[in-house]
Amino acid sequence: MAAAKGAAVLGPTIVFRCSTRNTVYEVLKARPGLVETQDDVDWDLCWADVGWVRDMYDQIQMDDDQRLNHFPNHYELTRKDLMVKNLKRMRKQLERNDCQAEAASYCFWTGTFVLPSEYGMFVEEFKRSPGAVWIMKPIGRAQGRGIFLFNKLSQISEWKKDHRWKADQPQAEAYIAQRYVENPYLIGGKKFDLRLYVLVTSFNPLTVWLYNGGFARFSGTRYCTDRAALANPYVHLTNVAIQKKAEDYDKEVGCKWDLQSLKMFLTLKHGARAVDELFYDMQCLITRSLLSVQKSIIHDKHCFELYGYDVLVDADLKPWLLEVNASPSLSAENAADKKLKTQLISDVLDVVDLEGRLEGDEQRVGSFRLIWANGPTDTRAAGGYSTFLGTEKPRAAVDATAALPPPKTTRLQATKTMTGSPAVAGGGAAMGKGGGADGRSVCDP
Ligand SMILES: Nc1ncnc2c1ncn2[C@@H]1O[C@H](COP(=O)(O)OP(=O)(O)OP(=O)(O)O)[C@@H](O)[C@H]1O
Repeated sequence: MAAAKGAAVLGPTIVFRCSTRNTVYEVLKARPGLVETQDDVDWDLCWADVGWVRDMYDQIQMDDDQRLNHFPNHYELTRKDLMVKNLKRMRKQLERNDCQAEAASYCFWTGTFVLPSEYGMFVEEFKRSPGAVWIMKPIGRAQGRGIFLFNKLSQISEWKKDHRWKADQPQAEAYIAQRYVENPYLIGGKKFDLRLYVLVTSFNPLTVWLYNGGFARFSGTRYCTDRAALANPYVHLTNVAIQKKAEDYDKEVGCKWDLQSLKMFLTLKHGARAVDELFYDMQCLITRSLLSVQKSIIHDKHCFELYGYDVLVDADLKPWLLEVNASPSLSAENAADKKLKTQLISDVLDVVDLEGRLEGDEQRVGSFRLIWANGPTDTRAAGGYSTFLGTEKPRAAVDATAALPPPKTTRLQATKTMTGSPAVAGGGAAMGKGGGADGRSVCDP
């Protein structure tokens, strides 16, 4: 490894490599003390796409203080079929260990089958609830591509022919068939799902930071359960990539609503306790999903990962995990989106702390809160719910580092290992409940 470059800037220099040209790149470029490199191995921070990590991870040997933005087999959580496989395995393991109550809390995803391999089991389940709606999703694609809804087996026979798959043909493109949540929570008659951000700085010990902000993504067309509308993606799929193709889509208005506004809206309608419980359940769903892959993910102290969680809330205020993204979109759709993502990335960099500013026992950095450090960080007694998710308005996109003490280390000077695992609170304890929270302002979706 060559020494850190940076004669052009004063003070410690951090060399970054970035394979995207979106908001991440802009934040890295604007951050004081950082200089760009195109080099594949000689960097302090590499913000890479998952393809780069797949191709390069085995070829690079990282120094102690180098940081990479993906774990090598992140797909254990971020591929739709593997996520469900790991969740099911965790539930079974808890049942075997006689932890029935905890096992029962692993019920935040709907019935899911991997096709073609589980086609037989899927058909059995399908026949048990005649008329129910299912959603078919290719496991290797994103942005709503290749997704369709169906409620009759005949509706998938044509598609089966097109995809030329049979249960014994493993090379066919894999899909999941998943029970569709038919009663989503509606606002203004429209369906939405939530995008939440979670930063994992270590899988061993599991260290999880939850971002306070996020947003709801709305469909542009009123929701209806009419079977004739099953083929209408503008009704059923809330991906921005789908919704922005609609004729009446307004780019400046977008189809998003910030999490704080949503929380406030729900609180006015259902009261603080019900909404706090919903948001707390979302926080628990996040930690449980991470615990389910903790043993499968290759822990590498150089790696961290910013996950984008997609959660759907139903009419009974129950959250359902749809999927976890390893590369949540960090491109900005409009000014509000830009503000959120700029601040988010800046806060990620503050937690990852290449500058060596943190003491190591922080519970909160920017809008990130440490929610799990080998156990829940909030061990207050049961009796209420507690999550800071969606409690504060996003801060202005300012230089978040201004509030932090000056850097203590540089790449060359660094002595501490950067596992990012600050003080551990109650290893392996059950998730506690306590406290309350609400949002602050309301605007139209
Ligand atoms: N089980 C479900 N019940 C109801 N709606 C669902 C379900 N699964 C997915 N959806 C809807 O379909 C959309 C796309 O699903 P999903 O996020 O799983 O696919 P994707 O193409 O990988 O999207 P992304 O680009 O966000 O990764 C969701 O945003 C949601 O609106």
